[in-house]
Amino acid sequence: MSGSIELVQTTKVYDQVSVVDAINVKVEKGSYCCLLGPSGCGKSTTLRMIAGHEAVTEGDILLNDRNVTRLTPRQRGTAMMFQDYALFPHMNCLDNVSYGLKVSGVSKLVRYEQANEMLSLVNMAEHANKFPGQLSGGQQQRIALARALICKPDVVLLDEPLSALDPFLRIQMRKELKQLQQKLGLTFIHVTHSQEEAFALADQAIVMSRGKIEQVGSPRAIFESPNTPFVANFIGGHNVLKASGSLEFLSNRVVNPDSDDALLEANLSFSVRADHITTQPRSDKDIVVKADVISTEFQAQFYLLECVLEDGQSITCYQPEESFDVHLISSGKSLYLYWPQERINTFRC
Ligand SMILES: Nc1ncnc2c1ncn2[C@@H]1O[C@H](COP(=O)(O)OP(=O)(O)OP(=O)(O)O)[C@@H](O)[C@H]1O
Repeated sequence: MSGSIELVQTTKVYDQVSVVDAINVKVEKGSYCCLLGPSGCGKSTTLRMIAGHEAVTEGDILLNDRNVTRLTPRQRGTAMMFQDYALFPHMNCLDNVSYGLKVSGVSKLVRYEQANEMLSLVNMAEHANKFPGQLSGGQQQRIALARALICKPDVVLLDEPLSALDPFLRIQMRKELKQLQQKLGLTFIHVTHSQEEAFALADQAIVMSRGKIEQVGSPRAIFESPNTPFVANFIGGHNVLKASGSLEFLSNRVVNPDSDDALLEANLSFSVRADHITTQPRSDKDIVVKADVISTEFQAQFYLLECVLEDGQSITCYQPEESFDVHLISSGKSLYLYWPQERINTFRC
């Protein structure tokens, strides 16, 4: 069975500091949720509180609307997969995977039968008798996952599960994680500091900073319209600019007539995606601003241009590879940058 998780004013205080500060969020059952944020923002502490490995200082944790805040990890219906996999080195794969059933008193025959099923599920059946030291990083991860799944959890909690793998394997394994989650229909909550990983996997991403939630939504919704300057900077691909100096002419402009809060106030920040800025106008209604090129970087399908406005604000944009002309665009040259007014994102918080 799959489970929903709800955090209600959930708080963790260490040494009088709230490292998780009264957060409220609901993760729907059967969804793939990624907890995303920079190092030290409180993601692992949040995950450990959901798992029951860390006591909650204040607030509650609900699993399928049942308050599990004071229950032990085994009473909750969650299973955790650790960053270093935490496999027992002296046990073979079959014993590692069946360990959770052994401590629950399940007979050897039954637990081996179920462990073999789990090993087949993660494509590791032929490695049942091997020890962790004889496995690759990706194989160890599959065993750790099988071990987490064997107790039929409602929610699977994964703490940086891909961080020990090389970049190629990381991409391979993240596909496998997603496929498995979809096949089993379980709720997965996955901690990562990688925006790329979260965006590739998540139905719902939760962006955290300094113990608080900055934004919750689908990766696409977050990328389309980041709520705060922090989110825009952290997810990348966005310019955070001020409607002052070189962009003073934008202040007090209504940037999106369909929205009430879309007046661009003087001196306040806004964001515009790097891929929405061009070096050629697409319409005579485009915003236009003069900039100096600081550097250009070839990134296969496009060039990344780093520029500076006359007032010193930095701005980046992508130039399609086929239209990049090194004689016109190189460091030290001046050019005009354009973007449609409706592409301006005003921050909600
Ligand atoms: N046992 C502890 N005692 C005191 N402070 C702690 C303890 N565990 C974590 N912290 C602090 O709580 C804050 C949040 O830590 P946490 O591990 O949740 O962050 P994180 O976002 O998962 O970071 P990372 O990506 O580096 O693992 C950090 O400032 C950390 O130093």
